[in-house]
Amino acid sequence: MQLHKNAHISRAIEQFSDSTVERIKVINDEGDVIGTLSIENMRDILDSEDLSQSLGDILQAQLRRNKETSSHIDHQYSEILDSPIFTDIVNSLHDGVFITNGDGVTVKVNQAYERITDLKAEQLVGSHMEDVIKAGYISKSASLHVLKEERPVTLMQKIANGRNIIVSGTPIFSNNGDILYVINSVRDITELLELKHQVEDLQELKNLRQSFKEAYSKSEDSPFYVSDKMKNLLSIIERVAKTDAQILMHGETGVGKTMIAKHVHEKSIRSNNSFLELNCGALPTNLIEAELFGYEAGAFTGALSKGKKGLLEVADQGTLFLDEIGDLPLELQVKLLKVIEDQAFYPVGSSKLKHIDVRIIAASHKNLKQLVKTGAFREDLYYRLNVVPIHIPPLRERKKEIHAMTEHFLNEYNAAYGFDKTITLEAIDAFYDFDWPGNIRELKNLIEQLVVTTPEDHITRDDLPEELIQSSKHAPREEDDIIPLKQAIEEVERTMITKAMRKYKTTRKVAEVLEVSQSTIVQKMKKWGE
Ligand SMILES: Nc1ncnc2c1ncn2[C@@H]1O[C@H](COP(=O)(O)OP(=O)(O)OP(=O)(O)O)[C@@H](O)[C@H]1O
Repeated sequence: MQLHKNAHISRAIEQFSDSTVERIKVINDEGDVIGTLSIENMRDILDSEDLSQSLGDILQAQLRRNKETSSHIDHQYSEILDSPIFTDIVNSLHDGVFITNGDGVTVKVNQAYERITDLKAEQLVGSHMEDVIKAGYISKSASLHVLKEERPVTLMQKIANGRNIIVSGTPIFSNNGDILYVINSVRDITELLELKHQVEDLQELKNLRQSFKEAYSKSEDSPFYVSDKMKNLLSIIERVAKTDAQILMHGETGVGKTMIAKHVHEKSIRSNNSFLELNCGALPTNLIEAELFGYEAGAFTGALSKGKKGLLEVADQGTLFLDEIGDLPLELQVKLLKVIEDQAFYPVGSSKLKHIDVRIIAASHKNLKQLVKTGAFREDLYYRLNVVPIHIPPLRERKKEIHAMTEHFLNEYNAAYGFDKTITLEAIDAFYDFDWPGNIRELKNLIEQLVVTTPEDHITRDDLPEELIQSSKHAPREEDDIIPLKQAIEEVERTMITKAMRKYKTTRKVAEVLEVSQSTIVQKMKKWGE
C-alpha cells in the first residue's frame, strides 16, 4: 500500500481502518519511497504532529523529533558509559565486555577484555570495528554483524594473541528503532576448556575415592585401531579376555591402557558385573589400602563409623583395573599377591577373611622389570601379574593411526557439539611430525579443542598450537609405513591437489595441470573439506 507525499493524513487513517493494512509507504513525485507509516507511529503522529500538513511534511517533522530524542538518549547513555561507577561495575566482571556505538565505533572495553585479548583500551576506543579488523587485532566483529542484522549475534573470533573467544553482541535500540549501542560479552574458550578439564580431573579423583562408581559404561565404543599391529594386539586381547589369565599392560600415559582393560572386561564372562579402577599412584599408602581392602568400623581415626567396603569386595565377580601398579607401596604388594593367589583378604582392622572372585588387570608406564632389579617391586608379584604381557606402543610409533584417529575424534566431537568441521591435510601433516607426549589422550583433547574453538568450518594448520607447528618440518612418512593402497592413493591425490591449488589458485587451472576434469577436482576438494 502506498500514498503520495502530498496526500492528507485522513487518507492514511482510512487505509489503516481496513484491518489488512499494516504499513503504508509514502512516495515522492518520482515514485521513490521517502518513509513508511505503521500503526505504531500513527499513534505518535496523532498525538504530537500538526495534522493539517501533508503526509510528506508530517514524516519530515517526525524524523526531526526522533533525531532530537535519540541524541538526547545518546547523550544520557554516553554520560553513563563514562561514569566511574559504570566503569567499576564492568571491570568487576569476569567476562570481557566490549561496547560499540551505533556507527560501529568502540566506546568502551573492560579490564577482563584486555586480559583475555592482550589488547589495550587505548588501541581500541575511538576506532571503527572495520579498522580494528584491518589492524589484525580480531578476525571478525560481532558488533558489525549486529548492526547489519539488527538482532543479537553470537560468533567465534580469533584474537591476535592466538586465543579463541566467543562473543555475544546485543543491540540497544532507541525509541525509533535505531541501534544506539552494541554490548558484546566475551568469553575465552581456551580458559573454558581448561576449566572443563580441571573439573574432569577433580571428578576422576572423587570417583576413585568414593570407589563405588562403576567406571565403565557399556555403551562406550570399543578401542578404535587401524594398523595391523594394533588390530593383532586387539585380537590377542579378546582371546585372553575369555580366560581369567592375568594381563599386565605396559605403555606410556594416554596410550589407551584403561580403554583396553575395559574392553577385556566387556569381552569376558564377567561383563555383567562391575569394572572398577584404581590409580595406585594417585593416593597415599594408607588411603590406597583402605580403598582396596576396605576397613572395619573404627579401624583408624577418621574412618567411617559403619566401616567401608574395599574395591576388591565391590568388584566381586567383576574386574578390577590397577593402573600405575609400579607405584603400589611394597607392604601392599604383599597383600595384593595374597589376593591373587588365594582370592581372599582381610579388610583393615578386621580378622574376618573375605573371599572374592575378581579378575585383576594391572598396568604401568614404568618398567616393572627394572623396578624388580632395584627392589622397588616384588619379583613374585611381577611374575604373578605378568602371565600375558601386553605392550601398547606410544602414538609416535603408531603414526599411521594418526590420520584415522583424527577423523574418528573429529566425527565424535562434531556429533557431540553439533558441528560439521573438517581438517585439512596440511594440518594432519603437522600431526605426523609431533611427538605426542600425552599420546591418544592428547590428540583427542586437541581435536575437541579445535572443534569448539576454530571459527571456520575447516580446521587448518594455522589453527594448531604453536608447539605443534614448530615441531612440524614436513618429515616424510616412515619408509616402512605400509597402508592400504586406496588410502595411499587418496593421500597422494590430496597432497598433489593441495600443492597445485596453492600454486595455481583456481580449480580450472589445477584441473588443466593435473590433466583431469575440473569437476573431479571440485568433488575431491569438497569431500576433503579443502
Ligand atoms: N584406540 C583408541 N580409540 C579411541 N580412543 C582411544 C583409543 N585409545 C585411547 N583412547 C582414548 O584416549 C584417552 C586415554 O586413554 P586411556 O585412559 O585408556 O589411556 P591410559 O593409557 O590408561 O592413560 P593413563 O595411563 O594416563 O591412565 C581416553 O579418552 C580414551 O578413550
